[in-house]
Amino acid sequence: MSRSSRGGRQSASSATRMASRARPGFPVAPPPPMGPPPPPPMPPVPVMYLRGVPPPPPWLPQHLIICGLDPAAAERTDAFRSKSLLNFISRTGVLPSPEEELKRQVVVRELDKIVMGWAKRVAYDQREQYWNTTATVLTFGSYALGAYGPESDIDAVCVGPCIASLQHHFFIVLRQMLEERPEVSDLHSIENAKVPLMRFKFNGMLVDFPYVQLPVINAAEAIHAFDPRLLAAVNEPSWRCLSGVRVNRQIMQLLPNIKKFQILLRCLKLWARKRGLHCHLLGFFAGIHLAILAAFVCIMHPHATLSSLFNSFFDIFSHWHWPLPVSLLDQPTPWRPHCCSFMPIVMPCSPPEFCASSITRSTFNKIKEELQRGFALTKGDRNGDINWTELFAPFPYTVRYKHFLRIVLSAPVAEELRDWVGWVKSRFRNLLLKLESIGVDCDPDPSEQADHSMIEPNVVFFWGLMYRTSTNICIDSVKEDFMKSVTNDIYGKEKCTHSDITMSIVWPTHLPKCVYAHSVYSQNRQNPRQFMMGNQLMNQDCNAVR
Ligand SMILES: Nc1ncnc2c1ncn2[C@@H]1O[C@H](COP(=O)(O)OP(=O)(O)OP(=O)(O)O)[C@@H](O)[C@H]1O
Ligand SMILES: [Mg+2]
Repeated sequence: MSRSSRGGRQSASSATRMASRARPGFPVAPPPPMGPPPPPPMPPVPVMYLRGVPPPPPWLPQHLIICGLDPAAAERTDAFRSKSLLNFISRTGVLPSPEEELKRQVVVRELDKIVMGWAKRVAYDQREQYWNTTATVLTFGSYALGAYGPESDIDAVCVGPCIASLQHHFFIVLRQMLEERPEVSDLHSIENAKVPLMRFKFNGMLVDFPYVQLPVINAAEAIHAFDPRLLAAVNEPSWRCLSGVRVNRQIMQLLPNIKKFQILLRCLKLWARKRGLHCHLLGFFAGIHLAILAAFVCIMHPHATLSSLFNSFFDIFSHWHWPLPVSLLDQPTPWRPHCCSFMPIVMPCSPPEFCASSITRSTFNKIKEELQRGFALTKGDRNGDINWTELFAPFPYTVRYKHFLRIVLSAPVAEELRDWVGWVKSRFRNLLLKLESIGVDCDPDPSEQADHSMIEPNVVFFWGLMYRTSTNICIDSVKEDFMKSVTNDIYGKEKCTHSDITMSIVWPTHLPKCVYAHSVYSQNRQNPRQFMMGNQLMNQDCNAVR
């Protein structure tokens, strides 16, 4: 029996138990020791409970009950909205076709065969018992949650035996074996990351491939048993990788209905991408944040329809008493204010850990604004449908901001540029904090552009700026400060010798037309005058960044 069908038949009492177990408000963490005292922790249940309205029966869409519809009409309206949301997102291409699903399954299967062959070879070379030596591949991330989109990578961990080392056998022997395969392209190793990994394309699909070395010979058999004593014996990077797998499994186990969760998460990812909120390194959501928030809503409302779940997501989190942590389990979590103080989200694993977060004050403000906008747009009126096109409209950067920080990263060849961009992006949070410290709030657009007028390969970022005080900032000193954090270790210094970074303040007229036309167009629907102005801008800036 599938988990979803089990969830569908869950009894009312067990659903209530599950909702109450998942209900926030448990003393998950003590308040942060520094900074202004947080608001007193209140049960962060949907706002209408806070206003004193008694909770409606769990099977009814709450926002429609507030509108005063009778239960039958509320259910009809809700079903209609869910259908129209499904129609909408299937037109956007985020739901994979059976062929796409199969393509990903083939990648994972082939990788599994490759690593098994690799383990045998390592054993043979070392004169170990090769018949007993195994390796395998475990998936995690959005692929394993069944909520990946067309742009998602495949997160797969290579689990190998004690005789296969990371440095030699994984990064040299296995790398060579992968390079020999015609399906593999763009392979590069990221050895000095917190979680060392290989990244490559397999049949054109991006794969992130970290390594976990188990202290046994028969790694495949051992990992499928997931013995906690075995997990305790692995090193720190391996532990991190495996916690991704365990968190995914735990999320799936807590869900009352996996299918609904997967569609909700796909909707949320699409919304976050369109509104410029899906980029962990730029201070916004990572996939894991959205997965846990989506799971929280699904657990709280086990019987809700898709449209109701979507509305509840915005309702709950636009009214949430941040920085009260969001947790799927009622377990105490050690508080670490420096890494996740704005929107703490706890991963359901043992011991519990916070998701890593780069959210800063200004990106937090943008996220809150977008949650409120989402809530306003998904409430709908009594009978009508919800305007999904408006909800998922691309964020209108050129209309919203008068000034932008233009950041150009360049390198002599494409391969070096890829490394350089990855490195600088991992430091971007420092730039956000620096700008905030001199009175400038930022809204970094996660999309990456290219300046075709430059000879060197390059990537260009545009960050919307909001000056809290003076518009007179010295961009050279900002850059100087930021460069210190980019070159503060040996790898940064090395990368910096050939690669470059330039920063300047530009106006909307300097933004590339092709990219920003749609944001102005989407604004037209609400404000025709602004659309006219936007069009003028777009006609002028055609060649600015070409
Ligand atoms: N900020 C983070 N904190 C904790 N774990 C993270 C974080 N970012 C990524 N991870 C781990 O890495 C896994 C894969 O991350 P990834 O960025 O590929 O997100 P994803 O959920 O797979 O979304 P996408 O569809 O964009 O690939 C996550 O499931 C999680 O286990
Ligand atoms: Mg992923």
